[in-house]
Amino acid sequence: MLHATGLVKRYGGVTALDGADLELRGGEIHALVGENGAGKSTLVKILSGALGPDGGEIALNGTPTRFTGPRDAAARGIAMVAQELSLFPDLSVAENLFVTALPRRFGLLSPAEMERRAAPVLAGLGLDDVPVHAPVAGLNLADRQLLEVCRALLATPRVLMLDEPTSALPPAAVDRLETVLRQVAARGIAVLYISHMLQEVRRMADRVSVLRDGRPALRGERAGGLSLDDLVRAMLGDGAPAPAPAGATADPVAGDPERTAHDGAVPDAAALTLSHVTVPGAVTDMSLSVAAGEIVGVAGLEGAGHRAVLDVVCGLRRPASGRVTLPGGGTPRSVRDAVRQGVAFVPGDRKRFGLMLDQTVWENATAVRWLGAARGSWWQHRRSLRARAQANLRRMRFHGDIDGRTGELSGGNQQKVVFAKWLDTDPSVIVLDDPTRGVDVGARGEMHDIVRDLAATGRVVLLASTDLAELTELCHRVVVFQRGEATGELRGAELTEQRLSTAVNGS
Ligand SMILES: Nc1ncnc2c1ncn2[C@@H]1O[C@H](COP(=O)(O)OP(=O)(O)OP(=O)(O)O)[C@@H](O)[C@H]1O
Repeated sequence: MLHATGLVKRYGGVTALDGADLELRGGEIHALVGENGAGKSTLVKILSGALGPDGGEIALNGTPTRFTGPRDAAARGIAMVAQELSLFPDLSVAENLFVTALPRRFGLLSPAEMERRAAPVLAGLGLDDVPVHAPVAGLNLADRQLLEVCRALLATPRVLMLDEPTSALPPAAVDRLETVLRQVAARGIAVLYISHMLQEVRRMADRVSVLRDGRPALRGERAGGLSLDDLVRAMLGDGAPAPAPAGATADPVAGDPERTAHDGAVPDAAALTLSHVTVPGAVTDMSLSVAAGEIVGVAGLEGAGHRAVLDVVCGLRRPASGRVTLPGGGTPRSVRDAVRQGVAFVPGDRKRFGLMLDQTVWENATAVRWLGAARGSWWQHRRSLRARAQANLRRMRFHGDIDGRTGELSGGNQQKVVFAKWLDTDPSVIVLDDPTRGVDVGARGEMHDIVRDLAATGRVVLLASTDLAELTELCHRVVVFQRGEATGELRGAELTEQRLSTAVNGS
């Protein structure tokens, strides 16, 4: 249906695509994978008319084609769900869904018509509870992501492309999306989606293509015939170490009850305590003690209260009652105050907790430390900061230019910068919220090693993740939340993805 051959794209001196091929067929789900910066987003941006190629051919149903822009591609049946969400926060859910084709009756908007058309698609994605006339700004990241998919589906496309649609989704929403994509493909539509979740790719996709450094490393292979190892090797190249991929249980800590149960924690050395903490509407009478050296996970469905634990430790929210005590004995009174007391916060939602996209990579990677820069030795300070940023980023397999603009990085590479920025603060408490969202399998393994090292040197680590595999791989124990209360804890041999999923879903 849509066939690209030999695509070339350069951004100034950077060659993002260097002869990329892709063939999408109606009725199939095709996954596109590759390391951060391999050129995946660039390829789908070209196929959806958002970027013009510097070379190569695109054919739509056998006819050579050149899209003049996204509207042209959309008019010819290409729908795209981009990595960076494009919803208008102040418009309502319904208005966002029809923003390019608002249904009108006698020249007026017809909210009833919008609602009638959107309802079945919203229901299919499990969004039936979302208030359609409320502004999108109030929705969580997962719902916003699904809303983008809903909008694309309402355009009744022939080709549907999604750039990392599952990276912010909890498992239940991934399942719903999978069902919807299967139905879409069954109608003869060609589906392409980009993901770093290799287990999910093998489960969901009919075919897989791999890009490496802008070139094809696998071209539309049948997913059923590929092992995880095959995929990792294709992504990273021969001879590359094969780190534990997302969703795999190859991690040495996972499945080793001895190590999981006893590693890290120094008995009786509670470094972080929450004592009878209540945040109205989020969490009630919550007590938790985390020892120096422990990696403790918090898990739950959206709104279960686990994220409020992160918020009070980072100073994003103040408890109405109860007390949070940091390793130094203080209480976080604001974000700035928490940072000053050694709390680092790595969010997965990099758009909200932003990077300075116009600044260089190394400036972002040292942004927190900059705040404390000594004025006298400015140049020397600058040189040493740049060197630190380089070392931290190299460890995460960052291959880009640290003097380049951060806004020009691929999404996953931006996430590495967020991680490096907080690493650089030499924190005593590290709060991670979906820290490897959008990060490739190689860098994900490195980031996990860094987190383990931080714990092994006496830091306290608190982790929330929509990726249950990440929680089971990294944590010594995971506290499960339901309706604002801690309802259980899994550790050691009990800490498996299956049990966690059961506990989180409340059965
Ligand atoms: N606007 C831009 N200006 C300059 N370079 C860019 C721009 N957009 C992307 N690049 C570069 O092109 C290369 C490919 O980026 P792209 O976003 O396509 O990667 P990706 O495979 O989608 O990565 P990720 O998995 O992190 O999303 C990277 O080296 C990136 O830094």
